Amino acid sequence: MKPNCSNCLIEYKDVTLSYGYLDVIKHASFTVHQNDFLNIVGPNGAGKTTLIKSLIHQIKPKHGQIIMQDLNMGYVPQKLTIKRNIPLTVLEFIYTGFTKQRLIISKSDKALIVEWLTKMKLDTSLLNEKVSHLSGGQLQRIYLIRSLISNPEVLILDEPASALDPNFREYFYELIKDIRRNNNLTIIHITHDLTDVILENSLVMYVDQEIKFFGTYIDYNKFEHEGHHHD
Ligand SMILES: Nc1ncnc2c1ncn2[C@@H]1O[C@H](COP(=O)(O)OP(=O)(O)OP(=O)(O)O)[C@@H](O)[C@H]1O
Repeated sequence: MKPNCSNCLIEYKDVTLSYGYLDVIKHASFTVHQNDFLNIVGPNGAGKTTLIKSLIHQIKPKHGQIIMQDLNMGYVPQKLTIKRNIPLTVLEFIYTGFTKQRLIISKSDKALIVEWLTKMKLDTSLLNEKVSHLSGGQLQRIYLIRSLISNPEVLILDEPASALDPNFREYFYELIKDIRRNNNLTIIHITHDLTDVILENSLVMYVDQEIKFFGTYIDYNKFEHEGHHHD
């Protein structure tokens, strides 16, 4: 089903998300439009990751409706779940992010992967390294490449900078802002630190089981000054 709202990609209508009897997100209604940069903030355990899981169909609403266009979505999870014994190389792992895969990786696909490693300031010698041998920060960059390499329409990032050093973190946010500008990318981004990312036209959603605020960053500052504090 297509969203009802004009021009929007995603529409939540009175959505409740639960684990068993525990309602984690209650009565959430909002819309996301193309090229939005939506930052989701809120205390630990507020339901931010659960909300994202519902976007990528890992969890179904107990109540309400989630209506979306047919979207190519890139996703970087909060918990990077590479098991230590997974035998994939960096090249093979990134290749799993391509929308179409062949038995043998073509030269042009490999060249694109090499280009992205350089963009993410990773040595191209890592290409044949096992992903299980990477450091946390290297792994996070590899996940980022995998999520971006198929030119998604929506990029979903769950605390993407948590393992990145401060210099690279700044560079990374500049990079995704550029990609957003050039490719009309829509970004949904969970963070505990808005100062890194904020653009004048960024949106902020403050979640604590319910959506307590949804609006521009400027209005969010007013909301905070009116006596609301987050962690
Ligand atoms: N698979 C699960 N089964 C049962 N309860 C869960 C599950 N995943 C999360 N929860 C619970 O749901 C609530 C919301 O968790 P969630 O991970 O969505 O919060 P969050 O806002 O992303 O937190 P954080 O900022 O700490 O990452 C928490 O109380 C958590 O314990």
